Amino acid sequence: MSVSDAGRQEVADGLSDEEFVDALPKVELHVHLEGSMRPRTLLALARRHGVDDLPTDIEGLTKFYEFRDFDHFIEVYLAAVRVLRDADDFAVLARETALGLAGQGVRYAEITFTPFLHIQRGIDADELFGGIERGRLDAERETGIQVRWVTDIPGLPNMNLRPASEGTVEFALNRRESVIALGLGGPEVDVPRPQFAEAFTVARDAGLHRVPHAGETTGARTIWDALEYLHAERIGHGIRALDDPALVEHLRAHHIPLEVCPTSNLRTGVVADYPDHPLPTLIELALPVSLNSDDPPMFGTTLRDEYLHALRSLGLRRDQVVGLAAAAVEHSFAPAPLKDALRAEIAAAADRVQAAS
Ligand SMILES: O=c1[nH]cnc2c1ncn2[C@@H]1O[C@H](CO)[C@@H](O)[C@H]1O
Repeated sequence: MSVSDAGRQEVADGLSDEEFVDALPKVELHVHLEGSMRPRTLLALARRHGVDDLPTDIEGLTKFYEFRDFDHFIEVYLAAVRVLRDADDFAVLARETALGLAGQGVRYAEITFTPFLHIQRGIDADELFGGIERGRLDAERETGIQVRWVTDIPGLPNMNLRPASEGTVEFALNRRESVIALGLGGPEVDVPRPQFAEAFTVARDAGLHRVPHAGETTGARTIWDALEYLHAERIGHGIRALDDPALVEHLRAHHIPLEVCPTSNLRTGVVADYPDHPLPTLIELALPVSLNSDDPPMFGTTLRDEYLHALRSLGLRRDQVVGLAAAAVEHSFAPAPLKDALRAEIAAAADRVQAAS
């Protein structure tokens, strides 16, 4: 369907796209905690902690978040996380992130954070985790949103990756009360995946889920590696799967979901524009996909905006968008009773939306 068809559908339904999206209960599976920092919070923390090499107003920050390419994005990301110093900072970050999601109708979120980046800067692991747990539980009390954590290994080419891997796994294994999965982030170029095999095998054997990034900036080979060496159960991004029909078939047959983040791909320059984004093709090929926001304030987006873009910029039909919301529930690692409740809630919302047409 073209964008103008989507516009006509809006009139026929009697529900605007915004009303439709807002009525949909949502699950977020691919969002970074540090990359969710509100611009105002970043500015305040930079001031409080005397980090004086970052922009000092919203306008400057907006410019700072214009990325030349993926590597530039990572550079900016690493500069921004330095404003996080103590337990209170992490508590504020976690609470604001979860409340922001809850305000968009998100009931359950698996949020990724990168403990090793902070531990390496001298922040105590318990202080960091105590902070984000406080934020998580405050947000849950205030809104009912359920959050679980994914800890990702920062796969940076200039980092000693053995301590980064071991430190991340150890952090996760000691905090199973709310950490449910191991991830792997950062650049794919020049960071071969097999070197992380041991960390992911330890995670698997201990019962942690595995959700590495792969196929965001490099091709199908990296996704195959994530499956073969990292025991991936879901793939972060994975949009380059389309390079290889055998991989498409494998992902479909083994039901390996992709966590797709369209605006992120545009803003890091791995996809040129919305009409070039592969999400509609992935859906047509019946691959399991969900819709996610990645680093929303850095990319000038929100999960709500991603759902609106799915309709307006990617030309998906409303039933397909309901399908994306339902898929995120299925692909999540939420406990079975919560999954059942979310399935029922999405089905009821889909009925209401239909009744309004
Ligand atoms: O879209 C993304 N792809 C890869 N890594 C990302 C993305 N967004 C945030 N990070 C973060 O970049 C850091 C450096 O390795 C990691 O902390 C990772 O979580």
